[in-house]
Amino acid sequence: MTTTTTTTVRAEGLRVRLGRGRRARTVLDGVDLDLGHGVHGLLGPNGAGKTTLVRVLATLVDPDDGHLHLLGRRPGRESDRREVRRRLGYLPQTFGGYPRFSVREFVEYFAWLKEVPAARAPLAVDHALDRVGLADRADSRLKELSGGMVRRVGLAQALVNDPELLLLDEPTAGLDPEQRVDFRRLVRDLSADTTVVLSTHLVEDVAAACDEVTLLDAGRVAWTGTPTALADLGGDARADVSAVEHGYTAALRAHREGR
Ligand SMILES: Nc1ncnc2c1ncn2[C@@H]1O[C@H](COP(=O)(O)OP(=O)(O)OP(=O)(O)O)[C@@H](O)[C@H]1O
Repeated sequence: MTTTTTTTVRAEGLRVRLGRGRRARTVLDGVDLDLGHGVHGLLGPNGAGKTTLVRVLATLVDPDDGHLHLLGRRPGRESDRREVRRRLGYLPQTFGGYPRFSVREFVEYFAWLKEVPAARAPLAVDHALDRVGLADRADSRLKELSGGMVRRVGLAQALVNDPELLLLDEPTAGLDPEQRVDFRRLVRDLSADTTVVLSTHLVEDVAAACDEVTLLDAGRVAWTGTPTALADLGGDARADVSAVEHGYTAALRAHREGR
């Protein structure tokens, strides 16, 4: 049975340590989240913990401490985790190892992994390729595609099961400016009935595509609010790129001074 909740992601006190022995370090240090429909930007400097947090939400990293609910389920429980995986889509920062797959084969493979019923899979694959504008490249091999196209194939696999929770890790990296604009538009369209979590270090992504921002710094939530509120922190009421950039710097500084 599918549980309907307005909150798709609820996390309390998430703590993750990575590495072993003397190299072990706390990468997430008590993260709280409460995310519903819309596009949520995870913004932060290099090493802030964005990728690790997205991997926790994708059920690929188990938190060492804290509580996590995804889609009304607890992914720490094996039975819930399987259901959550069926209902989420994840675009990792990098993926490879499939150069000889055709675009269609790659997306079909993920449809199978996500247990899309076989009878529905061909249509689901066509629909996903259509959404990312790759219907006419379905038979191309991945190794024949440009970097931007490969990212769109990655998005197609993330969409093939019509996810209720869509996790995008640095999705605009490697895209040219026109593709970035198209990509953000697509993300906005998707967010009507999906919770999208978009990790990025580009404030332009946040200003253009996100309803809410969570700013991470050194494994902690430094600030949450709308892009406009972030721009306000920078002393400017417009949510344009430079205003959000100023707000970003101001929020990080305030967080670090308050620590
Ligand atoms: N397996 C690991 N063992 C030890 N430390 C790790 C491991 N994976 C990541 N880290 C460290 O955790 C911190 C957070 O990494 P993470 O990739 O989550 O950050 P990020 O915000 O996505 O960074 P970026 O913007 O550079 O991609 C970094 O300091 C990184 O070096």
